[in-house]
Amino acid sequence: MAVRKAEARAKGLTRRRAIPPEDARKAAEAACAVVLRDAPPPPGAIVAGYWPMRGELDPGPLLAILAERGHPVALPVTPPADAPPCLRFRRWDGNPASLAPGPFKTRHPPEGAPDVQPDWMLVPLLGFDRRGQRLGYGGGFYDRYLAARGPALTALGFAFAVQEIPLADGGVPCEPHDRPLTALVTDAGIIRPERL
Ligand SMILES: Nc1nc2c(c(=O)[nH]1)N(C=O)[C@@H](CNc1ccc(C(=O)N[C@@H](CCC(=O)O)C(=O)O)cc1)CN2
Ligand SMILES: Nc1ncnc2c1ncn2[C@@H]1O[C@H](COP(=O)(O)OP(=O)(O)OP(=O)(O)O)[C@@H](O)[C@H]1O
Repeated sequence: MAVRKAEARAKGLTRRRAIPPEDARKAAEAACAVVLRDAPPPPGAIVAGYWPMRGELDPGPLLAILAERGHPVALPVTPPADAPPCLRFRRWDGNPASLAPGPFKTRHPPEGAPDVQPDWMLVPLLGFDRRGQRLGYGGGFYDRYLAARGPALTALGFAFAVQEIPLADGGVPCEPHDRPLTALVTDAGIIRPERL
């Protein structure tokens, strides 16, 4: 299983890195439009995104629009290696310059920004399938967070369409702790999981 996951991660990363910057920018705009049309957060919901790294689909344009609509916006705070592996979320003012460096080259809102519990979030990933399963970098941070919050949290995978792992190829290699996402949004549209 560890080998299958590592192979699928490497493939996801390679595919993502092959996307030219201009195409990546267009994909982010397309995915943003899909969310606003097909799966916008309910009015007033606290929304969370992520600060993109390693070629991830950029949720920035979407977060800016949601902030304009009055949604409080949050970003994840990755725990240091010597702390429990629990992801937390802090309110973000939308200013990239306000972010502080975190573990694994992440960036997060600074200490002192309020801790919030998002109702709705965009989840980064390396690979996904039509069952709503996702593959992350292997920290298990989102798995734990989604398990702790249960179905009250709307968790939308946010990724390039080329990151899909077809079910015909076996889909995402998954284990009992992997939690399916509510839905997946890509530059090609929304995918509502088929529960197989
Ligand atoms: N943009 C973004 N923010 C995020 C996540 C994410 O996937 N994307 N996370 C999602 O959980 C959390 C951070 N978790 C991460 C875990 C590992 C690596 C990473 O780059 N790992 C390297 C190994 C680094 C090492 O061992 O020193 C790797 O995969 O090669 C990055 C983020 C919270 N913030
Ligand atoms: N709910 C959970 N409770 C305890 N441990 C968990 C839970 N979910 C995942 N883990 C542990 O986290 C580790 C990484 O899991 P996995 O390979 O599925 O990560 P991932 O989904 O790729 O990463 P991430 O969620 O950070 O993006 C595994 O060792 C797994 O046992």
